[in-house]
Amino acid sequence: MANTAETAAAPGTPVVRLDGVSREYGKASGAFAAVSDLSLDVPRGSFTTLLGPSGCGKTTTLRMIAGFVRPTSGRILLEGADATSTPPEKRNIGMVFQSYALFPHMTLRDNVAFGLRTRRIAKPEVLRRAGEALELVGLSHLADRRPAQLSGGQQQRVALARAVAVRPSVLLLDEPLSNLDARLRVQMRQELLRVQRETGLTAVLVTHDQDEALELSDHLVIMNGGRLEQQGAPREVFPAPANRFVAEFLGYQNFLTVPGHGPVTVRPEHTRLLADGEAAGGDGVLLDAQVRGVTYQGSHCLVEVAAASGDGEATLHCLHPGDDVRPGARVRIALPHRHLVALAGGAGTEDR
Ligand SMILES: Nc1ncnc2c1ncn2[C@@H]1O[C@H](COP(=O)(O)OP(=O)(O)OP(=O)(O)O)[C@@H](O)[C@H]1O
Repeated sequence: MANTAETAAAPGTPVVRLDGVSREYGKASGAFAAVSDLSLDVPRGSFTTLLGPSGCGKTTTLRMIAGFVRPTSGRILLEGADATSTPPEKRNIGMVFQSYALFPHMTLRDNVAFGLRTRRIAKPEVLRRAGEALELVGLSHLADRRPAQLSGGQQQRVALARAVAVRPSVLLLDEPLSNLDARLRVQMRQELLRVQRETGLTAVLVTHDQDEALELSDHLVIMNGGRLEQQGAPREVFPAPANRFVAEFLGYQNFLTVPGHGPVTVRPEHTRLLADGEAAGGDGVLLDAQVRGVTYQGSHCLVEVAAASGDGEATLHCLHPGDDVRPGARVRIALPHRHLVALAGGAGTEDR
């Protein structure tokens, strides 16, 4: 199935641009911002993910792109044109929701064809495109069934086929995998990625699952409290979280202050636990520590220590290749300079 969105926008124009977008709820005196001054570009052909904890404004952002929610301020550009006031049905957008939102009385074919019929496309073309979309998700053989006769994963594939069939400028995915059980969710990630790659569609996914976001996205947007915290390719963002909030959200656990570096984080695999008298070797920071706990994990142990850092005692988690340390032992922890990730602000969200 070839792409897709019939557009006249110049190459390089982001498919979606949010320009200082805010959405407030409530009366002026007690107004609350679900999204605050958010600016971002969704590159053409990208898989962009809005990642953040519950309530951070991801869904509100997606609904503003779709046109279901109007921004209180700022502009939304679609294909380079101001679409802030354009109604949803005029935006050429495909949506997949957490609840599959299929019509129970219609066959799969009719479900997929529905969006095409409302676009005044000729009947043979509607049937051709619906068939093509069902084939893309591997469900052609079930085209005459009704949604109740399908598993959750299959229903979500139909919802995906329906969204793709209209050849949208942008495919919006609102936690599409969160109703599926853990194993299926992981399988469906690859399915989603394959469909996006094969169609060449631009996709925007909302999720609170960092593994899903890292696996799927080529552009990651991390949000917190209605604001953008950091964005970039997963390979840029993961090794260099900008602040403590992003680091914690991506699973970093070691936070400490190191003289000369300020607030930093370091991954457990980048720490080295030195036995009494063992030379550190190489450059780095050395901290005195006491072992609190040891978790055996087969090829290595995860060792929790209380370390003396620049701002008092810090709890650090260290990956240790041996099984030769016990709780209570006095050790030293070596932290190579090149693996210390400097964090802006230090305290993350509490600073706001
Ligand atoms: N229609 C509304 N009226 C009032 N407050 C709202 C409305 N819609 C969203 N909010 C609030 O705005 C904030 C952001 O909500 P949003 O649904 O965008 O977050 P989210 O990151 O998608 O969270 P979740 O992952 O739980 O869906 C929340 O505090 C929510 O309660």
